[in-house]
Amino acid sequence: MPVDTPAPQTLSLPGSKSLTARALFLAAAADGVTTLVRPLRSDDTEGFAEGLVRLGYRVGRTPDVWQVDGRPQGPAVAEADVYCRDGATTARFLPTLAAAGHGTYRFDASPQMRRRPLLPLSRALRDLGVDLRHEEAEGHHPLTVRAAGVEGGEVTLDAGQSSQYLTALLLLGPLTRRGLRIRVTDLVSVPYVEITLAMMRAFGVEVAREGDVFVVPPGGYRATTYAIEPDASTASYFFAAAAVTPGAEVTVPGLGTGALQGDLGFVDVLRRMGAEVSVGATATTVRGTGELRGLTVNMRDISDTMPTLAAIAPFASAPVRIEDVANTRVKECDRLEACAENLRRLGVQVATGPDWIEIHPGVAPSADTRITTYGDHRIVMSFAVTGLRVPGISFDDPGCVRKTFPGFHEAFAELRRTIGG
Ligand SMILES: O=C(O)C1=C[C@@H](OP(=O)(O)O)[C@@H](O)[C@H](O)C1
Ligand SMILES: C=C(OP(=O)(O)O)C(=O)O
Repeated sequence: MPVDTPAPQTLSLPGSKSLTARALFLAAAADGVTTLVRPLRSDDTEGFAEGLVRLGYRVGRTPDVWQVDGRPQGPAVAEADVYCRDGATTARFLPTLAAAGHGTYRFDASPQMRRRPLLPLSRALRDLGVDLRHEEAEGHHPLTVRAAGVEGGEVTLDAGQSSQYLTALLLLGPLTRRGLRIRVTDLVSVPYVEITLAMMRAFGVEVAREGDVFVVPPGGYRATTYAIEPDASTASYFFAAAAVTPGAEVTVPGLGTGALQGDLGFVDVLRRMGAEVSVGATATTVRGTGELRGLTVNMRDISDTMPTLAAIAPFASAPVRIEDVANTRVKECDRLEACAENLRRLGVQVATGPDWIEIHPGVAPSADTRITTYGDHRIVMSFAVTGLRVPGISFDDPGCVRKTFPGFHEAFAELRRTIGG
């Protein structure tokens, strides 16, 4: 424990990317005007909103409140060219929304997003009668949807690579004429599907479960006013910062026991490692105790926080093994290899397998270490936490945090000033 215990910090963090993307889809599809309170303003969500505008939706944006005029009949234009930037939610949800309308809609994305897959979703949409064509590589952007509405019925989906395929189909269900029965053969990131179901409920739609089948009724969505929670994946960097700093205490209001986001479960990992954690009704607090134990943890449900854990793992007293995270290889970059490569640069002993990473205690950094980010916001934000304990860390592309948190570096520097490091 340092002589001067740092003052407890209460942080106001930006809104959830996942909730903002879903809220924009639901608002666009609903009957009436929806008001979103405290949406995330970042490259992903601005890109989603711009995409809606290209499809002819009216989206009014002030800093804290966005309003969307819903169009249950689909896009207001017969043709559109939409650029989805780096956002997988944008690139997978918007073509699905467009499929329910009438017109010809082309979707492209950044080189990073072009590399990421969506074939299982494309196949499911085609099975439902949607004319969807990939222009270059099968299962990748760019793609064109020639939309003529969706009749609905039963479809089978493998969501073992990304739950976003299932979320897209669930969101589409109420816009089809007969509703959807989605039979799911495999599924990762289950808590994101729970977010989808809870938010559909807030917009007036109840999805039923019959074993592996999700039953989505037709009938459309009802507009509402929806407040977006702070982003729990973003919070993981600040909680991890507290966990690696003896005596530091970080509280994030707006993320409590009723939070929708599974990534808040990252604090349970920190608790198992030795941090003091309290999840209250309306806020979560993590306090660094000076103890950080190693562990083996399955992160299939919360894989966006895998890099956060990997980046603090060398400070644990025993190895940290993270399992069941194969799909982190098809995110903004191959996150298992990016984490391993950057940890090795810091002198850490690391091994990886198809779906796991094992990190040994101890760092042996040279004077300065430049982290290779691969344009991945989470690599930057995670290794910024490592930087609390290892001097001289810099990034080849620090600005890529704009994807989910443009103000990250300022917010993290402020925390660093107050907790030390
Ligand atoms: O639905 C969502 O909002 C998300 C689902 C997760 O993706 P996968 O289902 O591909 O793991 C997560 O990694 C991503 O950041 C956001
Ligand atoms: C994987 C991520 O984003 P997405 O899949 O929404 O692009 C992420 O934010 O870590």
